[in-house]
This record gives sequence, structure tokens and C-alpha cells, in this order.
Amino acid sequence: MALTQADPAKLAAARAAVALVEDGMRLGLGTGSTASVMVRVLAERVAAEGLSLRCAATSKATADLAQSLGLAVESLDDIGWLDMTIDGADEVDPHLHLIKGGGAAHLREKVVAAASDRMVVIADPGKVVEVLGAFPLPVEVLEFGFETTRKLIRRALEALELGDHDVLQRLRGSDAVVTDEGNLILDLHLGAIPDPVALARALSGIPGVVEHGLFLGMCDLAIIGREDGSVVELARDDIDADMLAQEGE
Ligand SMILES: O=C[C@H](O)[C@H](O)[C@H](O)COP(=O)(O)O
Repeated sequence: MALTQADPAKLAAARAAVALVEDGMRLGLGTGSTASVMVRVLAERVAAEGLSLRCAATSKATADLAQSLGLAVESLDDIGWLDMTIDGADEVDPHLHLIKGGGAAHLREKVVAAASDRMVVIADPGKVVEVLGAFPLPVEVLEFGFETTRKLIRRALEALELGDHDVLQRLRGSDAVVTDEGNLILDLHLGAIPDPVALARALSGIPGVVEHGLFLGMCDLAIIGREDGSVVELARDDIDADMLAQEGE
């Protein structure tokens, strides 16, 4: 897809994020439709300005796209550490907590974000929510003991009084979705997640869960693009400052 056909809100967010890229940076490239617009904008800038970057991709799809556009992609371990990762999200709340994994890439995305000095999220206004959870929470699980893991997740949801919601295997047609790491996805249709920290802790404590799509305290800056091409930025530092101010009141 050419950039001229890209959704204007996604394009605005992508352009603002790519403007933060500096020559010589080690960069993490996210996954999904918004991240792929960003990869195209980045490739354009690299070609125009001759920037020298080292890029790690969060999925095979992103690696293929980046390479097809002439960006050099290396393994995360070869690069070692990243200055910045730019990625999309399925939901962003006012604390910059995220739901990710709508494209089944959240495991690699979390590994890459955790190895980055800075995580920048780009999104359109439809992703901004007051409370996470309208978007079904993706959980990557092992194929081994799949049904047992699903049972343990249901128990954990009940214990948190989030029970009685669908915990559905993600399918494409009638086939199971299999992640880049060879695992399966369960989508938790919760409607609302009042305490994401408690849910994240509970899910991480289940052995068959490889990784859940809650990204808590990882995003440093959210850039929300608008249809008119403008952007709104929300930085974690501002939020921390606001919280400290409220605590002091
Ligand atoms: O697994 C996929 C990722 O977490 C994506 O970044 C997320 O689903 C957002 O994707 P999109 O930009 O296509 O809405």
C-alpha cells in the first residue's frame, strides 16, 4: 500500500514518531497496520536523508516489509540494546497502559520494547480508552496443555471477579492462529479490566501462559494521530508529574 493511500490519522502519528529518529539509532520496529505505515515513512526518510540505522523487527511480517523497502534488519541479540521502539497498540489508557497483540505479535513486541530505552506508541483516536478491556485481551499460550491453560485462565478471572467471560481461541477461518514463536492465542473478552496490574500478575503466574498483551508501564510516549494530520502527544513523564501533584494535594 502506498503512503498516499494510508489512513491519515495513522500517517500523522507515524510521521511524528519517525521525526524522533536520529542518525545512528538502534530502532525497534513494531507490528500491525499502524506500524507498517511507520516502516514505510521511515524507509522514505532513510532513503531521502541517507540515515544509518540498525533495526530489529517484532515479527516476520515487519522484517519482510522493512527489508523489501531497503531497511537493514538485524536480530535483537546482534544489536544488543535499542534506543527506541515505535509500535502500534490496540488500546491506550490515560496511564499509557496498553493492550497489544491484535496481530498476535505481542510476545516479540514485549521482548523488543523491554530492550529499548524508549517505547513510542502510535495510534489513531479510536484506540484511546478510559478503561482497558473492550478490545479482547490476547494471551499467547503453549499448545501443550492448551485446554488446561484455558481452564486456569478462567479460574484466575473468577478469582479476580472477572469470571464468566469468553476465553476464545483465535482462529483464521477454521485454522488456529499460530504465532511467530509457534504458540496459540486465547482472546479474553472481558469488556473492562478495572485492575490491569492484578490481571497481569495473575496471568503471568500461569505456567502455560507465554505472554499476555497487557503492556503496563512500558510506553514512554503515545502519539495519537488525527484525521486532519495533527497529533496529540501524551508522555509518561507528564503523567507521573500529574500523579505526584495529585498525591501532594
Ligand atoms: O500484535 C500486534 C500488535 O500488537 C499491533 O501493534 C496492534 O495489534 C495494533 O495493530 P494495528 O495498528 O493494526 O491496529
